Amino acid sequence: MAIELKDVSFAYPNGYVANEGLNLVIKDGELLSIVGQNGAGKTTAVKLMNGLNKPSKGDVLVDGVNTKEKSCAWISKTVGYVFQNPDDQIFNSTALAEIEYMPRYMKLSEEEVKKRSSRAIEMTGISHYLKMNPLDIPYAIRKFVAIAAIIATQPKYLILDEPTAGQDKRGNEILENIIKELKRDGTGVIAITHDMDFVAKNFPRIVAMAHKNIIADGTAKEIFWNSAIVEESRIKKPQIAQVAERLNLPGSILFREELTNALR
Ligand SMILES: Nc1ncnc2c1ncn2[C@@H]1O[C@H](COP(=O)(O)OP(=O)(O)OP(=O)(O)O)[C@@H](O)[C@H]1O
Repeated sequence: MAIELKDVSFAYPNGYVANEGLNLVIKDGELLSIVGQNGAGKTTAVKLMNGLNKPSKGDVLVDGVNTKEKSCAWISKTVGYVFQNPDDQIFNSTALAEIEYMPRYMKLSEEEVKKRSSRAIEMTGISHYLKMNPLDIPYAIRKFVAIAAIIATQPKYLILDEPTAGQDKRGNEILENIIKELKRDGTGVIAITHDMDFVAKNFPRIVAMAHKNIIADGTAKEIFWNSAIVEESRIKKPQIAQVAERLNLPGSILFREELTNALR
């Protein structure tokens, strides 16, 4: 089972073409990160995966079902999308109501609603904020409310659009644990992020985008140690890789232990 993009192009209503001829297969249970400069078309591409955007050309298949034939609400049960800006997503008056909303909308039993919500709350570490109006919750934590609301729907694939934006070290640690736990459950995670250290550490597969298209698809070492890809997609190498490059060390180093070993 997989999300498949087959020669997909997308134009916004004003005619602007944001994706051109995308081809990509994401198998279930995969951890994949999408990187690339602002405006490369990353958000447009992930919105094609859950039916928020429908292709202008080509087809998107979710576990074999063409997204053109289904509503976004239907596809979202399989492919959950967490908005880049939580304020585009959150609409309930308390964090708890926001998290319980979708499981209830899915007509799950009250016991199941509570079970799923509790787990999502625990994973995202937001138990102290449940009674608050989301608008009064600090932005970084509000992003976790938005993530919890989608985790509670237990999608097979979860898309996180810039989850690291606005997060500190602690926030990133929580995100890493969420990704690990979802991986254990067999949930696929697709994340757009500009934090390349986070990408190298957490995602075995990276897709680099530039000028509306996918320009590379590979492991962290393959992407970050290929200067042509780094330049074209205008990404920064992870910090350790930058140090290794300055020191002219061999071995496509990305992590601290690799750097320490090489220096020894
Ligand atoms: N609703 C819209 N109407 C017209 N053009 C749009 C619309 N939304 C986005 N675009 C344009 O499409 C292009 C791709 O946008 P997209 O948000 O997919 O890029 P991105 O790679 O996710 O960038 P970022 O990292 O800044 O989020 C941009 O040039 C953007 O201005």
